[in-house]
Amino acid sequence: MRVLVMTAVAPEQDAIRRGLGDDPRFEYALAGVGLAASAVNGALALSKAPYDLLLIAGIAGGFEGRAEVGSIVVASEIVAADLGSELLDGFSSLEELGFGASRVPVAEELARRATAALQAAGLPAQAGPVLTVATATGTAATAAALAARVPGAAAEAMEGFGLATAAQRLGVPVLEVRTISNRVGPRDRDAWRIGDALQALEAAGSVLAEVL
Ligand SMILES: O=C(O)c1cccc(C(=O)CC[C@H]2O[C@@H](n3cnc4c(=O)[nH]cnc43)[C@H](O)[C@@H]2O)c1
Repeated sequence: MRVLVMTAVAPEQDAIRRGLGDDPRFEYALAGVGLAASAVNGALALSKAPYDLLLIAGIAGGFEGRAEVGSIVVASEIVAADLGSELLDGFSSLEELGFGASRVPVAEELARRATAALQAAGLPAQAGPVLTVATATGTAATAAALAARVPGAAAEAMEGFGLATAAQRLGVPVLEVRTISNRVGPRDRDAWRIGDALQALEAAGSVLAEVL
């Protein structure tokens, strides 16, 4: 299986690469931060070779009660959670507005096997929707609104939907694996445990190398 591994930034790439090991099946590219950069860079990178899988990896915020700091989330679906229109009393998604899709499916069976293998290895892993947002959540009110909008929301990050949209357009299956550096909610950058999340990403990579 020829796998393109994309992360937003280089420290995430270094971590997942350490885990996946020196294996020619895995190739790497940077997405940049956010939807626009990741969609463009994803399309460019995926166009260079016939890949069997796009593995989106990186750190993320975890929703309270769903994904604790240091744990691993395997996306069950990738949801552009703030793509739509704010209403006076809520939110309309792209689907509800009639403008297209705000969700990209993942390679379901592979996601199931990856979650099971991570758990079997004793790692704190769970499956759930991974949200893509344009603005990292910074208040309890936004965290609650997103959790209500996407039942079971496990994590939020900023690149999944852009990368997955490029992959879907090019017919490449997608897996998104995130490790949790911080809680989704009131912004407290000093509380982010980036080192722990990068270590978890490395550990996840060493298990994923056996699954992919
Ligand atoms: O400062 C560092 O050493 C460092 C190392 C690795 C990654 C970073 C980042 O800041 C990556 C930004 C990236 O992280 C995702 N992320 C993480 N937490 C959240 C969140 O609560 N809400 C949204 N996104 C989050 C996101 O995908 C960013 O691209 C720094």
